[in-house]
Amino acid sequence: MPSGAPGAPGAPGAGIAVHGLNRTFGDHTAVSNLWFTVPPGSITGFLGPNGSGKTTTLGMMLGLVRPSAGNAFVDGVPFTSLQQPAQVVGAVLDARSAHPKHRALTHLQIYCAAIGVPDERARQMLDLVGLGSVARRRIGEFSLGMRQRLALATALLGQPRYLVLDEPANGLDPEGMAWLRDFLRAFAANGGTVLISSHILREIEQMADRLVIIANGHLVAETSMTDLRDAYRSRVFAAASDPARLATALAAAGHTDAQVQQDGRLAVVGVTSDRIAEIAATAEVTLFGTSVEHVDLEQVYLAMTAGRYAAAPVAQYPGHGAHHPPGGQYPQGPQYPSAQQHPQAQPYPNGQQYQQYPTAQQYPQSQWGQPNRPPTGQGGPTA
Ligand SMILES: Nc1ncnc2c1ncn2[C@@H]1O[C@H](COP(=O)(O)OP(=O)(O)OP(=O)(O)O)[C@@H](O)[C@H]1O
Repeated sequence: MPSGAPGAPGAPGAGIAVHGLNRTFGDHTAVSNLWFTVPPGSITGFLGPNGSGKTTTLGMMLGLVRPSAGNAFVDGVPFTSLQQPAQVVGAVLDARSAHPKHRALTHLQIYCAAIGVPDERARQMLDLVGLGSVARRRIGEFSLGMRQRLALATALLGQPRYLVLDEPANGLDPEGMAWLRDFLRAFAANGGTVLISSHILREIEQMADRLVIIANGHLVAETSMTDLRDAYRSRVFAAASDPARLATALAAAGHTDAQVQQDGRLAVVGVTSDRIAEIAATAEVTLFGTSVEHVDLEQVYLAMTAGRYAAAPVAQYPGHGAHHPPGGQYPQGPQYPSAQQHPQAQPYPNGQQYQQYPTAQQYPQSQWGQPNRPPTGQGGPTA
């Protein structure tokens, strides 16, 4: 039972904890029995396809959307119970919400007054996000990337310990992305806690330590980036004069995950081509060449969130719904379908199971490019 689940002992501690959140809109379930945590000091990526329920979840977390059931806690209490919420949580939910006629500095000064922090904080935060030189420009003239920076500056005014960011990478150019990554890393290194949503893994894989992945409002996976990368590591194929001898030499060097393929090449996991070349030279095995089969984590993520997975109950996957042990200990193993459980796992010629790395063509596109929001003017997230 997750800590804090009904009947479980103990209240949620530091960090963000989502306990069984549900939200329905009419007969549509946007978020269904969602449980996850954002440990203090972490950067947790909140991933899911368009319409999977990310914004609704963040809205419930921040007291902007009323849950149909369940709770969300920040530092052990509901957001709405925080005495000075802006000093605890900074949120960026819609970068386009700032008034286009306002100047950037004025916009921030209005927020300073609203949350009770000194006026000069506005200028400081503009400088911090790199908008100091356009402080007096009207927001309507800003690019989406500049608005994202402005929204972040707004979120930072209260010097919060938590940042909750909904798609902040949207509109950022590569330089802006690199800046955001460095900024969030420094924020987390100083003890801050970040929850950052995106529908594109590539956007956040370089900055997140952990991932919470949802689809159709259900939890699909909660995992560390390290576990995800370890489970889907690239393989190096080595063509050698004596593959068995090379495999023995690799094993002696601690690299035991090497298998001779039907075509005679050795498939090795967890070692670089250069290292294989070194070991081959020492073992006096001639290496004719190597090639690397890269695993695209974005494709793995797409496979996880494609329709057939989205409909599956969370309990089908090991650890889901039972992955919040008390005392802040997080499980080490991957919590998404493992090689054996992955529905696409195929036997390799040597009889062993290995992930069949997904290709773009294999994924149903049903959740992509088909907006399932209500038509414009008929509602949408209340956040
Ligand atoms: N106020 C609302 N009224 C009716 N349906 C809503 C409302 N808000 C959200 N929904 C629906 O709930 C589902 C989840 O929407 P949500 O905006 O939370 O998803 P999302 O993962 O943030 O999507 P995106 O990446 O496109 O922002 C969608 O099907 C959406 O149409």
